[in-house]
Amino acid sequence: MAIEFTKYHGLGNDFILIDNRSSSLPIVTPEQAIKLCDRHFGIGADGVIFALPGENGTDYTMRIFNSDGSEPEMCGNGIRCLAGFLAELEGESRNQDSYRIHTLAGVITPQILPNGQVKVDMGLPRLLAAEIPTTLTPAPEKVISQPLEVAGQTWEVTCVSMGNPHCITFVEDVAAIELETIGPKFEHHPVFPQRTNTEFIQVVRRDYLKMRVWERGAGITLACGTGACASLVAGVLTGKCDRTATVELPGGLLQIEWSEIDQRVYMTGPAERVFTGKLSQFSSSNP
Ligand SMILES: N[C@@H](CCC[C@H](N)C(=O)O)C(=O)O
Repeated sequence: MAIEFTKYHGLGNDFILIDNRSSSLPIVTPEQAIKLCDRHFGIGADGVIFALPGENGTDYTMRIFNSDGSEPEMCGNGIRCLAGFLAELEGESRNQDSYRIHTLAGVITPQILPNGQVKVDMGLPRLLAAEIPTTLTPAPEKVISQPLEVAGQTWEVTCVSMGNPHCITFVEDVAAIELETIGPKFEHHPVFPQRTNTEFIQVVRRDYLKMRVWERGAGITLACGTGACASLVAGVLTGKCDRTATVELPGGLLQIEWSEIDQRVYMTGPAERVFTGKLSQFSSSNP
């Protein structure tokens, strides 16, 4: 059986998108996803995203496998790409510019703007230790500016869940961080029972942050949407930034707002289609 795919990226955070609307189970296994994401022996991507039928009254369901085959609850750049992919799949019959998407992090709503950018209602940030989850602070406390020993150094970290876990550290200079060495040590630190995404943030101005990220299950990526949202929330909680800011990532810029009105986080950024292809002689997990 041949499986068609479309490659998209959001600021260089790249994904293989698969039309999975005729089945409620992903047609690719986590093991197959690892192979497809391989940049030398596969297509190359940070993850594989499936467009599945909606659940609980939503328009569609998104599931995603990281490049290591693990399944995260949410992906910010990925859901913008999914919105572009769904618009493409619906073609002439498309009668809406926003979609209610069921994810493991709840219902998330991306909206395609007239300029082609996608604005996403990312929902409410979760701040309690048990919601991250982390054992760093006893539940039900929030984890704000807490010391954490990693690689023989004490880091001051703030933890935020956007459905998936994020551990944020504010630093003087993001370029000086040895991400490849320190990233995995944060990801696998015993205080994070479900591992963690790790963001290093340099506050350039109260409305402009520079970010580098080590993603759980994917390593260094050029951008992380949930990470940018979590970092802005961490910046507000620690008094370092405004509720609306531009986040500069190696792959480009995201606009993030933590609304004072509804307390939800909004993310705006691009979703770019790269190419389509066909996986021939591919044995589907769910024929
Ligand atoms: N790149 C994503 C996040 C993808 C999931 C992450 N690796 C995890 O395991 O939580 C984004 O843009 O949010």
